[in-house]
Amino acid sequence: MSILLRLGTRGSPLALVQARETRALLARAHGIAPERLEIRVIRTSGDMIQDRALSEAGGKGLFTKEIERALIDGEIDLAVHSAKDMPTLLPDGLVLSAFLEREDVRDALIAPGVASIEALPHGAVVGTAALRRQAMLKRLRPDLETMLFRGNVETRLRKIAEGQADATLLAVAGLKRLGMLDHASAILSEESFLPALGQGAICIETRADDAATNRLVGAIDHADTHLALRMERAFLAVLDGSCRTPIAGHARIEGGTVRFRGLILKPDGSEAHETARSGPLAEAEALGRSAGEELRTRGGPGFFTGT
Ligand SMILES: NCc1[nH]cc(CCC(=O)O)c1CC(=O)O
Repeated sequence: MSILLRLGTRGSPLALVQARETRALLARAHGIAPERLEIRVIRTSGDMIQDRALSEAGGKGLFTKEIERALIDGEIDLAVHSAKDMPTLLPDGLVLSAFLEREDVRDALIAPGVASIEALPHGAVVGTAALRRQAMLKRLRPDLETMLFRGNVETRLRKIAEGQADATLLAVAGLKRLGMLDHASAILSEESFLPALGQGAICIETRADDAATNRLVGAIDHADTHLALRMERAFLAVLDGSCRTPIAGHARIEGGTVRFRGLILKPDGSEAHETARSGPLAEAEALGRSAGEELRTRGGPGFFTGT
């Protein structure tokens, strides 16, 4: 049976689940055998860095660069990514052509027997690699210590089981997809712990001029998720000058209205600025940008230099 499309993905267990989900949706939408959709694993520089925070090693593009290279070179027809890991600027000629229906956007606390951030013992050590999580934890609990926690979801869960830290935070979406949500000791409300832009969403990247692939992929696009992600990415693009800035935000569609909250913080949680927007769907991207501009102004020049 001939291969119809080649799907590129990272090789982590979560990335593979996401690639298989994309393959299943495409096969069903077009009534084709899943074997005609080939999954190709591509190793990225992000997968090889274990000892430094990603923000220090070069930021988000680390998980996407090699996959985008394969897409540009025609070795694959589409790339499946976690939207959260996607830089706001894509290489020339590539587009995010579809977003799958979003999973839960919230973060989970993994701390055996502890049901909330408030209930963590004084001075507890929380392992995380995300600046946003570190800053939000410090904001809520300045007494907490944070330590760098790298590796995939399984690795981080193992580190907690071994007692390398008292707690960690992981996206509910990833835990659910891996069938590991039972490791969560609490699910943090969106109100108290605003998620990362793009969290819980899978996006599909293709070549802009590949009309055949774009038509096939268009069939599995989820309109509400797509619009919410366009808004979140417009917000992020305004603020993204430094990937050392903790940024959080979430857009949701309710009927004909889009509602957005966005937040920037200093890495130590000592300062935070939050804003909200709501309006008609047609204005989603413009509202996202205006929210970003407001926070950029309120943060002021010193905010984004890492001081
Ligand atoms: N940065 C790694 C990453 N990228 C996407 C997810 C989870 C799945 C998602 O948010 O869609 C994770 C792990 C985590 O933050 O728990």
